[in-house]
Amino acid sequence: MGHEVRYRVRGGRQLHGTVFIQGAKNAVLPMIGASLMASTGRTVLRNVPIIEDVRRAVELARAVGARAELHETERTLVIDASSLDSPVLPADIASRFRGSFLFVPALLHRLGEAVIEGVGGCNLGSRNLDFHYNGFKRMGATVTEHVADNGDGIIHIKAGDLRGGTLYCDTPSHTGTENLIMAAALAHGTTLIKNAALEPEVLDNIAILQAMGAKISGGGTGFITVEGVDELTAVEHTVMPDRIDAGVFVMAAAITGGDLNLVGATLEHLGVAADKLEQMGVEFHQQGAVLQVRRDRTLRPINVITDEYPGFATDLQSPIMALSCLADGPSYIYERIFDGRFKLADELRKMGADIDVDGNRAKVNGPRGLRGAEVEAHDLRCGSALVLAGLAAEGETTITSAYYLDRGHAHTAERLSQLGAEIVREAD
Ligand SMILES: CC(=O)N[C@H]1[C@@H](OP(=O)(O)OP(=O)(O)OC[C@H]2O[C@@H](n3ccc(=O)[nH]c3=O)[C@H](O)[C@@H]2O)O[C@H](CO)[C@@H](O)[C@@H]1O
Ligand SMILES: C=C(OP(=O)(O)O)C(=O)O
Repeated sequence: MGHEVRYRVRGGRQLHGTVFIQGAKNAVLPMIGASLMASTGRTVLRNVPIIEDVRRAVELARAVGARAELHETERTLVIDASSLDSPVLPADIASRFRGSFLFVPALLHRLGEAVIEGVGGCNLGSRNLDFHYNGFKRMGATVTEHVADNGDGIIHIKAGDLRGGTLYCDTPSHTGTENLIMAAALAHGTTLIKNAALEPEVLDNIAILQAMGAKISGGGTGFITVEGVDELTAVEHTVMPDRIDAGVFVMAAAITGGDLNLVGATLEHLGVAADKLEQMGVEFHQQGAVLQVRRDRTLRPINVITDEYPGFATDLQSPIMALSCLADGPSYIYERIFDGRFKLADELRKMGADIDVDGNRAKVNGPRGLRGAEVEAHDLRCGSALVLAGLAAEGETTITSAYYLDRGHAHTAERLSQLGAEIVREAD
């Protein structure tokens, strides 16, 4: 990682103004994987979020032989994958972000194999990949694991000729659906994927693949059909806005009692989270591509159950835990997707929160005034929740291990400062 990143936040400022919502992390990463499937031409991705996961994805694309240029000021990524020549996803890059596994279908199709030295992403408890492996196997691939000299497990997937079949996800896995669609796009014959994920980012990834020439139908229904084609061509595509980034800024307005214009945010993309925030006292007004949001009444407590889209997104669960610390009564949170998200409760307690945790259920006993403390971002959403808590706390909050926050949110300090927050990013 190289350096320690910290954010220092001094709380107590209401936020007002206009903020630009970044392009979606969870849409751009599969798109970078998709762009590697085009054997000629240059893919141009616009509205790319300038986050650490994208920087790692660019490094990984180069490691497998692609030419990738990230134009940060223009938020544009140009990828020429004609020179793809290495099937190895090296541990030092691949183990730093989850999206690395989205490179596998391109490597299988273009090079006949993928060697996975590591898969990263937030450490949220058990994060299995069996739906991906089982799907690849049903299409004719072989998956083997061996142990390297240093003790690390290395996965080797050999494609042979991938052929269509009937595939499924036991639960609608986000990246699992994307990987199976990409594997099916260039396979021989027709593939049916049952219990496919419905997330907007999955649909955006289907849109770019269709523009590239893939034949995909049923996106958003849970049953996706893919008719394999012989090749995909490079295209230009604008990445959809990041609904989790939008949700965090909604909660920044809510936790400070402010009002914000979120440029690029779509209320519908928040799914049930929008309804829960309304119940807490947040007012929304969608005006074209701008979402106006404000909170000027007492925050009410809430019940949250995380679920796949359009249910309450697990990535917004940590932020709403921070917000519910200030609510006028007890809030109940049931985390159904990941079993390791509640380390946040320990950090919020350091700031004065009163939270009872029992397995994957939490009771947040509000209202509690928060005070600044030194806290640790254990994962990306833990980081964004602690920034929110810091905005509302009395005194200074220092958030350490904040590389995690930078994995998924672009220019956090700059964007919040422009809205009136006192926040700085430090790296050494
Ligand atoms: C890069 C990316 O898009 N990351 C998102 C993606 O992660 P990711 O795609 O890894 O999340 P999944 O939807 O696959 O995982 C959901 C649940 O299914 C389980 N599972 C998943 C696959 C599998 O093969 N076997 C299995 O058991 C996981 O352990 C987890 O409990 O969706 C998550 C859930 O919305 C988000 O929090 C992440 O931000
Ligand atoms: C879990 C997350 O991301 P990833 O899947 O990339 O680790 C997240 O965005 O909160």
